Amino acid sequence: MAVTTQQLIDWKQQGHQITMLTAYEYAIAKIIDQAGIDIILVGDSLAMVGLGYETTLPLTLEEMLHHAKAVRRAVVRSLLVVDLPFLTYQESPQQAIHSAGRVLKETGASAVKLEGGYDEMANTVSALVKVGIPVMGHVGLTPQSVHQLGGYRQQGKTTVAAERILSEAIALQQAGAFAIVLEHIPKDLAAEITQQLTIPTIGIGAGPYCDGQVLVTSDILGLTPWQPPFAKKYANLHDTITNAVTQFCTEVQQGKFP
Ligand SMILES: Nc1nc(=O)c2c([nH]1)NC[C@@H]1CN(c3ccc(C(=O)N[C@@H](CCC(=O)O)C(=O)O)cc3)CN21
Ligand SMILES: CC(C)C(=O)C(=O)O
Ligand SMILES: [Mg+2]
Repeated sequence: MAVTTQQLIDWKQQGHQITMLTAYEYAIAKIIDQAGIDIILVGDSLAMVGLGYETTLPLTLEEMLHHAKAVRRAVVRSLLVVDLPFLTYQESPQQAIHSAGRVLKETGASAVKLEGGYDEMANTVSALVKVGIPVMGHVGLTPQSVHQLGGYRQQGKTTVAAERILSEAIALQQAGAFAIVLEHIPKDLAAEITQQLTIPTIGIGAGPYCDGQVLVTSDILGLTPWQPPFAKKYANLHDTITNAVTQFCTEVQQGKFP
């Protein structure tokens, strides 16, 4: 049966851990969906991981729609969530409705994710929820603000910063978000937020006391030479692919294949 946003809230109450991974195209999305992951995120990390940009900022809505459509064709069971790219939702609630509406209409995804929980963003989330668009929040390290944050550093280290992240998470829940990603914050802060909220928290670099965990798929597969400090490598596709390609070259050059 397909995963729903209501199912996630039930799982939090039952203490059943939620799993989420990213996908940007058909083949990987098919494998992840069939392996039984609960949520597939077409993350704007696509910009860095799939398109070779330095940050997530250059990604356009058109590029995101193109990739999300490919992922949608693969997904049967997982809940499909799509990141709204930088500056496709921050201008106004109207801009957010227009962009998120296009995502749901044109890709068939079930929900969008956006970054930030300050007052204006909570207001935007509530505008989206009012028109029937499910929203996942994202607080802590918000990569679309990398230039303001001064790098991909852990957030919420001081009491003031921690209080602010907690209040953003509460504001997002009150605005009607169905779940919240907590990125790169201390584990005790993530535990506190998880305990205070009735909606599920999904952590990335936020310790074990969340209602679920998310990582970037190419990081767990070891596809890229670099991973963030909190990622875990469950495979080494970089070496697997290098070996396969090298063998192919050698066999062709030596007349052994075909
Ligand atoms: N492949 C990939 N995986 C990710 O998890 C990911 C992306 N890309 N791109 C978008 C953001 C960026 N993320 C990152 C990137 C780097 C660090 C990192 O290296 N942090 C170090 C150094 C921070 C610094 O001082 O600049 C740390 O110790 O916190 C953390 C999260 C997480 N997201
Ligand atoms: C890492 C997750 C949470 C994300 O936002 C992304 O992949 O863009
Ligand atoms: Mg993202």
